[in-house]
Amino acid sequence: MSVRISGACKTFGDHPAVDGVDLDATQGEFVVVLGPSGCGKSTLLRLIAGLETLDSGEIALGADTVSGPGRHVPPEDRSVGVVFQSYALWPHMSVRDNVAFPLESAGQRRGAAREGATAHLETVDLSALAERKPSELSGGQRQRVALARCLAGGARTVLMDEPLANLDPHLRGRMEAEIAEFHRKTGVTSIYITHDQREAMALADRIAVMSEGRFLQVAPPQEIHDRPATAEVARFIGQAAVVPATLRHEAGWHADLGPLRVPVTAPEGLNGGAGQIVLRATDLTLGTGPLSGRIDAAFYRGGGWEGRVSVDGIADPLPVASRRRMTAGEQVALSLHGGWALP
Ligand SMILES: Nc1ncnc2c1ncn2[C@@H]1O[C@H](COP(=O)(O)OP(=O)(O)OP(=O)(O)O)[C@@H](O)[C@H]1O
Repeated sequence: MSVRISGACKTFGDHPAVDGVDLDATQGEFVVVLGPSGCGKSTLLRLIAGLETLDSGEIALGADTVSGPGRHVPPEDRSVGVVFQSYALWPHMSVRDNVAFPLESAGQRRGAAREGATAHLETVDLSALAERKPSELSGGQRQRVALARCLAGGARTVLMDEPLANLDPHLRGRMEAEIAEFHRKTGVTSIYITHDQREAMALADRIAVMSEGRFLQVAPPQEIHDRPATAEVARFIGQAAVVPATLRHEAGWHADLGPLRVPVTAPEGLNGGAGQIVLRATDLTLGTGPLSGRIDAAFYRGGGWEGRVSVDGIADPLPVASRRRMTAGEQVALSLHGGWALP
């Protein structure tokens, strides 16, 4: 089911937790809402689920307006499944009965509900563990039970609130693949919340970058990374320096950076003149070039080194990556061969 949000606002006391959010998620789309702690992600999800009421704006699921002026469809009538960090499974019931529960609640006979549950457990590849209790499962397996229960509840939209936050990094990677597979198999529209940009990049059709109750940019992962709409988005995604520059168009866009001139990509309709450019490690080559800098900090990241280098005349330290060892304090030569001019 499509999810359409227009002008959604929710204030607690005098604090606007969600402050004018618009989103159009199409049927079957996977949208990740990415933002720092406290930016309003969970509140937005609770508004979609119907667990909070809107102050103003509108939310429609498919053709139905479920929240809006004078209208609030209760959560149980929204065909929305919610998966939280804690999976909220019934501890005394078997895995199969946990999944059968929403079917029985909807009036199915026990036998039919258990059959339905078996089919949904197959979808999440848990048939073999159907008779276990939730306490006998790993975090990732419990996660899958929660997803199967969403399907059993007839969810056509699945909302996930940091579902992988409690898992160790290794399991998290595997669960990402499983969630992607679940999404592909079921075709449900998914709205997924996280503060982990790597997770967002891996899963999303589109990422909505959220800050202080607002969406800063809604776009596919690569566009968010390569063509950030604001300095805040650029700094939030990956390692980036945002530096002032004078932008000129002479057979393509260039940025004058004081010590040098760099060809950059730019958004449609850029005016030129004083502006800002975003530089990432992929825009720099270390070891050769006209610039000289000093490595401020360097870390081994498995397979290579990442660090930051200060260059005279450039305000922000620049992110660098190299397969060779980098050491803090080291003097290095470098060249800049690209960048992104902020709109
Ligand atoms: N029921 C409530 N009463 C008062 N303030 C609330 C309530 N729920 C959330 N808030 C406030 O609204 C803001 C947004 O909270 P929300 O839980 O939506 O953020 P979040 O982005 O999901 O954060 P996190 O990633 O830490 O879970 C926070 O400042 C929070 O303190």
